[in-house]
Amino acid sequence: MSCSPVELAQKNQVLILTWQRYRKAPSFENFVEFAVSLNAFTDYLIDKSITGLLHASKELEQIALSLFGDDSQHPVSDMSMQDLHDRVHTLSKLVEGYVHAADRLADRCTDKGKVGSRTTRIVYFVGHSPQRWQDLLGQLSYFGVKVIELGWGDNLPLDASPNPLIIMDTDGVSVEGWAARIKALREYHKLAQIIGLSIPSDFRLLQLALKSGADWCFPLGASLQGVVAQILEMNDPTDQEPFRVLVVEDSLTAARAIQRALEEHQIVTQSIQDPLQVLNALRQFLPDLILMDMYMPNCTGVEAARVIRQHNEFLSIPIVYLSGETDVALQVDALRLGGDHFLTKPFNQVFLNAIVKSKIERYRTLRRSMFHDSLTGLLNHTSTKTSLDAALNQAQRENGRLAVAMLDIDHFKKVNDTYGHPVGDQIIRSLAWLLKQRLRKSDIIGRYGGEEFAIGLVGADAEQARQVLDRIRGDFALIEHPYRDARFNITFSAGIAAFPGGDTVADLINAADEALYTSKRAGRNRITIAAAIQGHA
Ligand SMILES: Nc1nc2c(ncn2[C@@H]2O[C@H](COP(=O)(O)OP(=O)(O)OP(=O)(O)O)[C@@H](O)[C@H]2O)c(=O)[nH]1
Repeated sequence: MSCSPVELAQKNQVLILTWQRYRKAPSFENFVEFAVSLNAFTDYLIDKSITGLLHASKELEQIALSLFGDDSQHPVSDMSMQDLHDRVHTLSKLVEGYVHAADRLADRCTDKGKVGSRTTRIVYFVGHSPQRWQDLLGQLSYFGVKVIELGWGDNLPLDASPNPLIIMDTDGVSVEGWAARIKALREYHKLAQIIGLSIPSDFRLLQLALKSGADWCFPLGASLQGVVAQILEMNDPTDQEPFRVLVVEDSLTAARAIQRALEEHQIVTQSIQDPLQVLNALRQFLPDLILMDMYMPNCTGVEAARVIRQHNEFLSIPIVYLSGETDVALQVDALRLGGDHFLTKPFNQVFLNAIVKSKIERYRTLRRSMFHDSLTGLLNHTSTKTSLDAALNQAQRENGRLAVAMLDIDHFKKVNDTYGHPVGDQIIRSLAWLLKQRLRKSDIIGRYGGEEFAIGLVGADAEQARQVLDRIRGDFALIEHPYRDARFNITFSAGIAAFPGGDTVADLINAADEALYTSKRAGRNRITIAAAIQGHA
């Protein structure tokens, strides 16, 4: 999460201003402006995973959208006006609370910038029997999460973070009891993230838990690792690159209006008037989606879409047509010929944004699955190599440094043979989490093969990399992996090579691999710097 309280406050200010404008002059146009800024604000909270604020913002958004209507429905009734006003006020108070926590949040963020730095997050556990969850609490501690146990009715300490993560075990409590407790926690800690444990897997009860204010629920008997994964994910939402949209539209005025609408939602745009330029623009701008006018002088939108789909690299990029056309048969035809959606002009800005974002999210998920490993979410073999190539090129251009490490879990065959493949998979995931938690965002972490990982530490020399990885090695060896009633420990070995020293990624990987095998031969659970690199240094 890139924490920017200043940015959050600015966005909230825009929302308040558009609301005040509507209150002064309650026209339909001013309501559209307010709804658009509210929608942009909600999207921002989703992007940054600011769950607590999101509840209030989404609720307000739902009410505003239900009052959208048209010219004839504005101004809204006095009662709706007052309700909206109160909600905008409540939301801005919550944002203030969040912004006041700026220092603590900023500390968390800057920490990530240091080589091998770690973050610590406090989690509150509310429940009758924390001893039942000792494995969960123990596992979390290995990943930089400190757990504070509270009794069922206890309040959070006064110095608790304004956006605490609360895990609540509902086992042994009546439905009314846990629903009321979730409600009370949500009421007092509007910015909290709340996870409910032992919630029966029943539609009505899940609905009740979510409605009462839980963000996530796990049923009785949920796998420990699933819960750990969810908590770690809520702790570290990944930063997203801004969405990019190419607008193909012959009318400059129409293109500008679309670009303005999208840019309000932090979407980066570029427009071209001539569809014959579309292939060049796709290669240079690398958009996530194309908004295509249906009727242009030299070529129709459908013809342009067909040309685009002739190219393998653009086969899956979403294309959304924009047109005044209301002929359903023609729209169906256009979609069949390579489009993903059809928006008719004049379009509702909130709807345009929602369509564009949902299409891009699906497209990005698809691309992520092409470049990432499904077990760990880390880069896969091919994209690890591509990323290392790019990092090495940059280090060579800028006289920088790059350390490459190969890691391999020790005696992994024995783990599989003794505890079974699923437990083996879980060990691979644990190491992936630990690496993600300890290394910087700019570092490259890939699953190179079965139980082998390749890492690129950008800006680090071999010795710095050794120190960082040695701390991770020591901590990984301490993790107690639960198996039935017992626990066991696992280690890994690593080898490191660095630039300057090796001049191609293949050289660096080979040298790091040789050093890894030196570690293995020397008894495992250790890290070796490649001899050639030592010589070079
Ligand atoms: N559970 C699980 N096992 C895997 C996966 N990929 C590879 N393996 C197993 O990892 C084991 C690797 O074993 P080896 O290469 O012989 O080495 P090792 O037992 O780790 O011993 P050393 O590396 O010498 O310490 C094999 O049994 C593979 O089947 C995976 O995705 N999940």
